[in-house]
This record gives sequence, C-alpha cells and structure tokens, in this order.
Amino acid sequence: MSEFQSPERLEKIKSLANSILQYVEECEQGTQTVDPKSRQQHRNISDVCRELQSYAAPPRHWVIGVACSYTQSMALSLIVEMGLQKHVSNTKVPTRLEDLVSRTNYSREIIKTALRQCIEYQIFEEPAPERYRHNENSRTLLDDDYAAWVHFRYFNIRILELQVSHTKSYEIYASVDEGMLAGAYLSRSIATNGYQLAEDPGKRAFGMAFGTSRSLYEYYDKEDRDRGLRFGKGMAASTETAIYGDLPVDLISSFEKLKKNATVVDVGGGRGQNSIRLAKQFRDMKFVVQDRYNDSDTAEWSRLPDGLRDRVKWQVHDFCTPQPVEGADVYLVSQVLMDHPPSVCHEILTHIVEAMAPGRSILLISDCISPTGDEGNMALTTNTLNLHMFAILGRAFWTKKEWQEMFTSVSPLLKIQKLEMLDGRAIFELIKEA
Ligand SMILES: C[S@@+](CC[C@H](N)C(=O)[O-])C[C@H]1O[C@@H](n2cnc3c(N)ncnc32)[C@H](O)[C@@H]1O
Repeated sequence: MSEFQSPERLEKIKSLANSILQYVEECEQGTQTVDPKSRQQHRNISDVCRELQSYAAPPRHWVIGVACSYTQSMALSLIVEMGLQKHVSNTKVPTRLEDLVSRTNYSREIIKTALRQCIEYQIFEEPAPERYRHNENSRTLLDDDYAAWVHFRYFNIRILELQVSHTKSYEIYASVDEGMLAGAYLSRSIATNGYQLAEDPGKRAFGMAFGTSRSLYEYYDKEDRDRGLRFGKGMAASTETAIYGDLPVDLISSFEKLKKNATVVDVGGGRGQNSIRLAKQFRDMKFVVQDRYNDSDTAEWSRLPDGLRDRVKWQVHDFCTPQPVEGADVYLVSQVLMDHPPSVCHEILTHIVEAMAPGRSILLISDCISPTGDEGNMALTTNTLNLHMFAILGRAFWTKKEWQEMFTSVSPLLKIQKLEMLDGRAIFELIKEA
C-alpha cells in the first residue's frame, strides 16, 4: 500500500468511483432526469470527480497544486490574448506548431506551453506531438462574447499596435485584466483594511490593481471604454451559459400570468441579454433596457431580429436617479444589486419602488444569496463568483435576513411574494402593497 493511501482513503476512492459508475449507468439507461432548473446531477458528478482527484494525490501535492491553479488562468489568457483559438484547426486534421508560429509570428515556447497547459485540462487536443485541434471545450472560445467573458476573468496584457510610417512598433500599456489581476491583490487589500472588505474603491483589490480610486463601472466609463465594452459582451455570454443561467427569471417568475402586452423595464440591463431572451419567448411584451453606460443602443438595436425591433428599446438611464418609466408591469433587476454597497442598493430600490404601481407592478430581483443553516450551500460556481466580487467590487453576497432588512428599510410596503433559491442564486418577486 502506498504510504499516503490509508485504508480510509482507499475506501473513499472506491465509493466515489462507484458513484461515477452509477452516474454513467443511469445516463446510458436514460434514467438520469436532466432537471433544467438545477442541472444538479451533473454538478454533483463534477464535485465527486474533484473529490476523487484530491484523494488520488498525496496531500502535499494536492494543496500546492491548488495553490498553483492560477497557472491555468495564465495559460488560457495567453491563448485568448494571442487569439490562438482562431488559428487552431477546427477539423480532424490538426494544425502543426510550426504553422501556428509562422502564421502568428509569436513565441514558439509560449504557444506550445500555453496549449499544453490547456490540453491537460481538456481544452484543445493534441492527437500527435505538436499537432493541435479543437475539442468541444476549446470550441467555446470561438464565440466572441464567450471569449470576452473568459478574457474579463483572466489576465491580459494588451499590446497596442502603432503604425509609425512603415515600421511597426509595439507599446505595452499597463492594462491587465480584471478578474485575475484584482484577485492577486485581494489578500493585500484586506490585510491593509483590518481583514475586512474595503468600502473605499481605491482600497479595494481592483482599485489597488488598476491604480484607480473609481469603482468598476466608473472606471470603465471614464478610464477604459474598451474594457467596458468587453465586459458588456462577457455579461451577455454569461447569462447564456449553464453556469449563470441555472435560475433564469422566466423559469421562476410567472411571466405567463402577466397581461399579454406587459411592459418590462430591465434596470441596469447591459446589452439587453435578459430582455432579448424574454422577448423571443413572450411575443407581445415590450422591453425597455436601461443602462447608464450602454451608449451603443443603436448598434444593439440594429442587431435585433425584425420581430423584436418594435418591442425592445434602449434607454440611457442612471439607476441612482428617479425611474422615468412609471407603473411598468415588471421592473427586472438582474445581477445589479450584487455590485453595489448597501447605501447605493437602497437608492436604486427606492427609485424603482417610487415608480411601481401599488398592487400591480412586480419587482423581480435576480441576484445571489449567502445561504445559512438549512438553506443549504453555495455551489462552487457561486462561491467562486463571491470571491471574484470581493476583489472586483468589495462586495459579499447577503444572507436572506440582510435582503429582508434592505427591503423593509426601502419601504414597509415592499413585500416578498416569492423567493426561489438554488445553490446560492436567488430570485425575489416583490410587490408594493396598495
Ligand atoms: C453585472 S451587469 C448586469 C447586466 C444584466 N442586468 C445581466 O443580468 O446580465 C451590471 C450592469 O449595471 C450597469 N450599471 C452600472 N452602474 C449603473 C448606473 N449607475 N445606472 C445604470 N446602469 C448601471 C452596468 O453598465 C452593467 O451593464
């Protein structure tokens, strides 16, 4: 018996392996019910695989391996930064390393090492030495919005190509990307703030990393429009995936029970990803996508299919000012409150509640919740998002009690009609009592 594999550990490995086999059998027999609301079984099995991986490694290897997991982000960021996904074959015939080098003129060592690291995590495949092709995972990077999302979360150094007469020179300007860079500063940020999340944007991990005293959205608006646009694209992709789409509002809230031509105001709606999805489903409803920073509404609008153009409109609106659309049927606030300190959330909600028609307008909040006690646990993906929010926005997800206190402080007339929670995601349906 190997020195670290005690009988207890081996027993654990056996039982985890059995649950994997049972999952495979159920899938083969079609007895696995894929619940669109939770995708719980798939998530369970990936938790089991992670646990199994931990038992397969000696403890000292496992912990240092977890500590080095940032190198996977490094590799992926290199791929996206160099745009390698666009050069690797998407057919059975792989691309040779030499061809990748000659097509891009980038370092052979970097290309090879970044691809190798990703391949170890099943992103791309290498059917023969130094021959690469896409697989199901790496193909996701061919979607521009999705690649923008990956880019937002990981490290990047942007190279600005300057055309100076006939010579090309490169200026590397100090821009490194949000998720990974801010994350690297988190321990330093809390250490200088008595081990608490910093309220002052300049002292948050993001502020320290980017040398700014502005909060994330102000920074995007005033200092870095390109990165702001990329964030918007990333958000659009994030709501389309299983990770953040596990609890879509339309599955939980009864849009069916609304009147056919109801108006939905999508507050802080970004590129309108939620409204567009809903407009496709509810063909008579109208949508107003409000965002302070989305000034590309004309571009968004022109991209809409014909049937949606007369029903989805954009409006530049700062949600910290009075709500211009009064008495709408639904005010949707999706992934907005999680970004702001309590005082700003109070202000955002107050403006909406003032515009709501008593007894009729619905306030629909899709956000995250920190489960306590018998409410369960956060899924790894939501916990990961919470850590990311610590670094980027200096915010932690609220408990149910904190949410309730916020609603009561905004207005005693605001009442929760429905609350759905899943793995740390939450959807609140509220009305303003008459
Ligand atoms: C995390 S995104 C959520 C986007 C969308 N609701 C979703 O669920 O995908 C937050 C959005 O709030 C917008 N935002 C930030 N500050 C704002 C403000 N003061 N007024 C209006 N929108 C704002 C951002 O531009 C961004 O589009």
